[in-house]
Amino acid sequence: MTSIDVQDLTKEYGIKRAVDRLTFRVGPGRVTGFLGPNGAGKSTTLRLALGLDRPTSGSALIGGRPYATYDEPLRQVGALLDPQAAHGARTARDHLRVLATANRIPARRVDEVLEQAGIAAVAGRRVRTYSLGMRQRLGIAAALLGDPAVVLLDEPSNGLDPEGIVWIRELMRDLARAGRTVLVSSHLMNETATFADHLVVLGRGRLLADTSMPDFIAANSTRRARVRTTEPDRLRAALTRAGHTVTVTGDGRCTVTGATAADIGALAAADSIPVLELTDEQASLEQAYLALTAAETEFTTTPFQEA
Ligand SMILES: Nc1ncnc2c1ncn2[C@@H]1O[C@H](COP(=O)(O)OP(=O)(O)OP(=O)(O)O)[C@@H](O)[C@H]1O
Repeated sequence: MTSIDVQDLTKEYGIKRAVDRLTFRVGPGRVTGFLGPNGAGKSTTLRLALGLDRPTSGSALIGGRPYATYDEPLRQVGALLDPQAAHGARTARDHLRVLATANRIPARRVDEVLEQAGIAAVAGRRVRTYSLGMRQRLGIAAALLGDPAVVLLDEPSNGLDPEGIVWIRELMRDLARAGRTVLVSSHLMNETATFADHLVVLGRGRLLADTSMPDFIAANSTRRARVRTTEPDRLRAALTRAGHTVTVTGDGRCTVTGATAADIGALAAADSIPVLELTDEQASLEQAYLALTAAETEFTTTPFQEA
């Protein structure tokens, strides 16, 4: 079992501190989503972990060692950082063969990963003729080539078609189920919610959260529930007395902020108010993420105003 250990990691580019005393551990057996606004430091952290850049201070170790100290790194760590990395004049099969030879990976793995990534039929074509999605699939095939214990993927669904998005989601879940360590950066919160078990969230180079998905959503959203009753006025009075905020939306339906369905059920029962429907509203990952990162976003848009 292999983990990624980031310890007090700092990276400065001139006066810009891209990563600021970051400490977290990515464990095996689950998919960890790596989130944060543009410029938060995700790619820099991944580059430091892969030895593509040197930290100003601190460390990022994979399996307890710097990536650069592995003789055949693809057998330990598979990474997708830049889908343009493959040489355009080579065919996809040749690109993978070169990587396999350099890492003493059996040649049969080349055909296996081409098949797995869905590009076996175009493996003889030069990479420069590939679409963004095909390059992305080739990058993922390269990451899987050495059957590594640790997989780092930067925006893996970028450019993929809907079938590809389902494929990459299932692939990440399968890798985690098989006990591998999987770290995936993404800007797509609805996507991330479908595959991540755990989240590491950055803002301006610092760690904002390192927690399970359900705990992250619970910690960064307001409790809310919906209820329908035959006596909305009485229920509203009871809930308001208990300190909850109630919005009556008509037809006996109310939205209650600050209360769970269990709280509302107990209050309604105590006052003998009939309840026809009662349910907790689940906040989405996107809502929780936006609430947490609102103050941490370096680049924001202003609403479009018509003249
Ligand atoms: N080579 C570099 N030279 C100077 N500044 C850099 C360099 N690489 C990154 N930065 C700066 O470091 C900060 C973090 O960038 P990074 O690319 O790691 O963020 P990110 O979280 O991956 O962003 P995005 O979501 O937009 O990919 C940014 O302000 C960026 O401009």
